Amino acid sequence: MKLAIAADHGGFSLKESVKKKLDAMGIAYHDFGTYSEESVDYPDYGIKVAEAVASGEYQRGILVCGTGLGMSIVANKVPGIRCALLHDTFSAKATREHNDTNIMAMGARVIGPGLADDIVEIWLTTEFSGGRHQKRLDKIADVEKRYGQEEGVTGC
Ligand SMILES: O=C(CO)[C@H](O)[C@H](O)[C@H](O)COP(=O)(O)O
Repeated sequence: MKLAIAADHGGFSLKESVKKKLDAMGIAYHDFGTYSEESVDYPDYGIKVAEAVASGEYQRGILVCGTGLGMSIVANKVPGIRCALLHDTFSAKATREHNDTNIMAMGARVIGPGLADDIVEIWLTTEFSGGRHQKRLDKIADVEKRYGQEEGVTGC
């Protein structure tokens, strides 16, 4: 699995901690930044990971900001991305089984590194259940198509 990871300044320290967890799990990743605690804008980093995953070059993505909210909002704007904001292990398992999420977001101002490591491990090792859930993902894809460029919706 190739994994893309990014954070803004608020998520920088937790991103560095998550990278150690990925190293321990033997998971290869590319760090799209940011690389310090200097203030940046989370959309600039969320879009890098979302586009890397949507293109198929990377299979999964992890995004971290202060709350995870901004990153998850940005990522979910990109067609083909299903991003879950995760701060508990139950949801980490459920969103893989039910939603087949390809990006997860966390807030470094919400949870600590220990819980973040547990969430990352569960999210990366839980398989999609398929079955009735696939039909629901197909309906999400239909919504994307309804509002996408293909349907002539320009948004301006
Ligand atoms: O996008 C966010 C909230 O939705 C993130 O938490 C950001 O990290 C946060 O907005 C950054 O805030 P700051 O006051 O500029 O550090």
